[in-house]
Amino acid sequence: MGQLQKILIPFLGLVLAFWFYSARENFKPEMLKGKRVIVTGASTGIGEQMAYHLARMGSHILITARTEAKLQKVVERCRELGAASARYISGTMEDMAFAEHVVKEAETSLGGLDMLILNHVGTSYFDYFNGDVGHVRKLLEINFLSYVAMTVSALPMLKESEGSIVVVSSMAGKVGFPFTVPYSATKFALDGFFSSLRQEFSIQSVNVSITLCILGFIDTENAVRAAAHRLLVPPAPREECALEILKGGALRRRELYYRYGSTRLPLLLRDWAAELLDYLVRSRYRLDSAEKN
Ligand SMILES: NC(=O)C1=CN([C@@H]2O[C@H](COP(=O)(O)OP(=O)(O)OC[C@H]3O[C@@H](n4cnc5c(N)ncnc54)[C@H](OP(=O)(O)O)[C@@H]3O)[C@@H](O)[C@H]2O)C=CC1
Ligand SMILES: CC(C)CCC[C@@H](C)[C@H]1CC[C@H]2[C@@H]3C(=O)C=C4C[C@@H](O)CC[C@]4(C)[C@H]3CC[C@]12C
Repeated sequence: MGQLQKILIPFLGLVLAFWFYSARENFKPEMLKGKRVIVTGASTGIGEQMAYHLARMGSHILITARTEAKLQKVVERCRELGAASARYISGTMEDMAFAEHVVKEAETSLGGLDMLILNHVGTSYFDYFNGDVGHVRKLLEINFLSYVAMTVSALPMLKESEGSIVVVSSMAGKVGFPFTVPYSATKFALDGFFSSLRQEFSIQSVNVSITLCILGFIDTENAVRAAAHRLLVPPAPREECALEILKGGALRRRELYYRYGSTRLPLLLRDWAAELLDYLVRSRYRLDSAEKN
């Protein structure tokens, strides 16, 4: 019996490991070659890096943000890097008609859409909640409602292509962090909307994947400027983050965690030891310097 167990248990382990890994498809850059992709908020930061990765993979890219001069430069670089095509539209996501217009542009200029990457965020502050209700409303429009509007307009094309929606969210959309009150509200809203919609797609056999991306602190210029001096957490590289988001979308994952150690692992505490997680989060903040401001 002892001998049998010595052989059987490792054997079962091997079978399970093989089954688990073989069931998970690996990412290949060819998966995104020739695909028609919209990336919002692509004039800087993670969105800009996603555009460059997509260009190297040979996708058709449509990018958007407000600042035309920056978008022009990103599009030029995408062409140099090998994009199948690259174009931009500038405008603000405060305006739902503009959000819908971007999707229409994909229809007229690309003839359809394979991936909608919702990544833009409006400017907020990294500080104690100041009670400005108007700001919360505006941020909800930019960070949440425009995502809904674009999804609704893009759905017919995405159903046709059996495509993907990639929603860039944050640890602040899963856990309460200090200094991100309005922002966090918009990111929690995304989880509610898109997780619920995913369930309906499953019931209705709509073959459009929804990937919710849960990111920790990333080294984009805006984030570092706003928050680095108040955090004891080092930011992760935006290039790698951008690639992981694209991999998650291409593989039609339900959620993506980047980086794993600072997102997935702390979240394991959330349901069982919420007070402990809250305490650990606060311990990663430089609260004295925050209070001096
Ligand atoms: N960096 C981080 O630490 C983290 C980031 N994330 C998420 O990653 C995503 C990207 O973040 P990051 O790269 O840091 O952001 P950036 O601040 O670098 O980029 C934001 C983008 O959104 C655009 N944008 C801002 N306001 C508007 C508007 N009103 N209408 C249309 N576009 C607008 C900006 O361009 P322009 O100003 O030209 O309009 C820019 O292209 C966001 O969803 C963010 O929540 C999540 C966790 C951590
Ligand atoms: C202690 C841990 C379990 C992990 C800590 C991770 C913390 C520090 C991470 C998780 C989510 C991050 C915020 C974010 O999502 C987006 C932005 C917008 C940007 O313009 C300004 C910075 C800001 C507020 C990030 C600040 C750092 C946060 C709170």
